[in-house]
Amino acid sequence: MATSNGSGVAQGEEGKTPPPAGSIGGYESLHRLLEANLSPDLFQEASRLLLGLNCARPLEAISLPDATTTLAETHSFDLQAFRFSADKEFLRQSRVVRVGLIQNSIAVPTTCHFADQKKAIMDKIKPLIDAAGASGVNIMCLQEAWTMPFAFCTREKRWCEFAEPVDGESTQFLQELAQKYNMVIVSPILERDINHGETIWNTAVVIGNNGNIIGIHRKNHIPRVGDFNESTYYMEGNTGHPVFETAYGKIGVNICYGRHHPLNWLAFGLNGAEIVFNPSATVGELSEPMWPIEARNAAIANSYFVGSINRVGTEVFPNPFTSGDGKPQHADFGHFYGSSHFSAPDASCTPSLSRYRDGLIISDMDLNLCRQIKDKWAFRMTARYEMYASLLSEYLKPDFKPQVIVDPLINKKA
Ligand SMILES: NC(=O)NCCC(=O)O
Repeated sequence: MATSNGSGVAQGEEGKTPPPAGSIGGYESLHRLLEANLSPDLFQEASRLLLGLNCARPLEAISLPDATTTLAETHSFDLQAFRFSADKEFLRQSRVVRVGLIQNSIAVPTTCHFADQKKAIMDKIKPLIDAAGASGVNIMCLQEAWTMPFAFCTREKRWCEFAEPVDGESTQFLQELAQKYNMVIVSPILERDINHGETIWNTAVVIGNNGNIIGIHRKNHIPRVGDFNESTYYMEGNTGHPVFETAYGKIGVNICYGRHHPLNWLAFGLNGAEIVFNPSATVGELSEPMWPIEARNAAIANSYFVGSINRVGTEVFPNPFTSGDGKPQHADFGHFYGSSHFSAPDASCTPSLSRYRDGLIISDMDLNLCRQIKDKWAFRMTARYEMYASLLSEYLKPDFKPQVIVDPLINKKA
């Protein structure tokens, strides 16, 4: 990997320093654990099975400018970069875009003044955005509710103070950077909708490469699982499944828990998305086995690229809370396991960023791959949407009866 500053070497072996919290026995990620412990041949085979092949080859790592690698070293964030290729076409030029995902922990304790918390996060991610800018990233996405700790576990309403209007402080901060780097930036925030009674939403603001606000998308599916008490704060979104046609491609944003809903992914695909971002905040115990599967499956099923982002670290809150599961009260959400990565329509995917450090993952992707895969697998043509449309419209009726055919001999003894 040409651009990784993670050594891949386990720390804390032989009773020395303990491994970093959130690491896998000292390793940044499963990929790096395998790389360090398998022979090169076996590692290649394991990678082929885990990451797939792109145009019949292992995914290529790419190198980034010195300005970017220096920022990663100075600010100690994980940095990885890859290239998804597509076949050459006779009648269309390649459509290569460079896309970046940023994952980060909060910057100061949750007991600090709210203004200081927000400012510290902005200061912390600025070098990561600068690193993306220095690498010529065209489209960049941040993590869910990036301006704040993920305080929705607490059910305390005071965290609503972090909500901002769409054109608020964080958007203005990013508009400048979008313009400076000629970059589209997707900014998932807690939104305060001033024109509608100051209601709160979980919203992604899409900022164009000229620094303009192209539009917003509000999270469609609100979790009711574990400590994810988000329904205490905001309602299901009312913006549908917009696809934003940007200077670099058509993008959609499926915010966090929406990734468990295949129809949510489908809807962005039906509206023509070529890249769908999944900015998230999720913890190991709850969802880690699902994480590498759901986004990758969505990329395959919908013939588009997916960029998955998850925050990192353990956020401890001032007052303990309970989860309604009989377990003792606690003051943290658990470990947000990072592991941001890209998935491609041809079933290939990148390795993941660190499980515990801030990080920037960059990938070049030839968007021609989306149509090439549609032509190859014909999922759109074979989808039988009319069959499902009719089932769904029946299902929504109060007198719906599931189509179950009962074995008339079900109770007959053998
Ligand atoms: N932020 C959020 O929706 N998290 C829910 C948990 C999950 O989907 O893994």
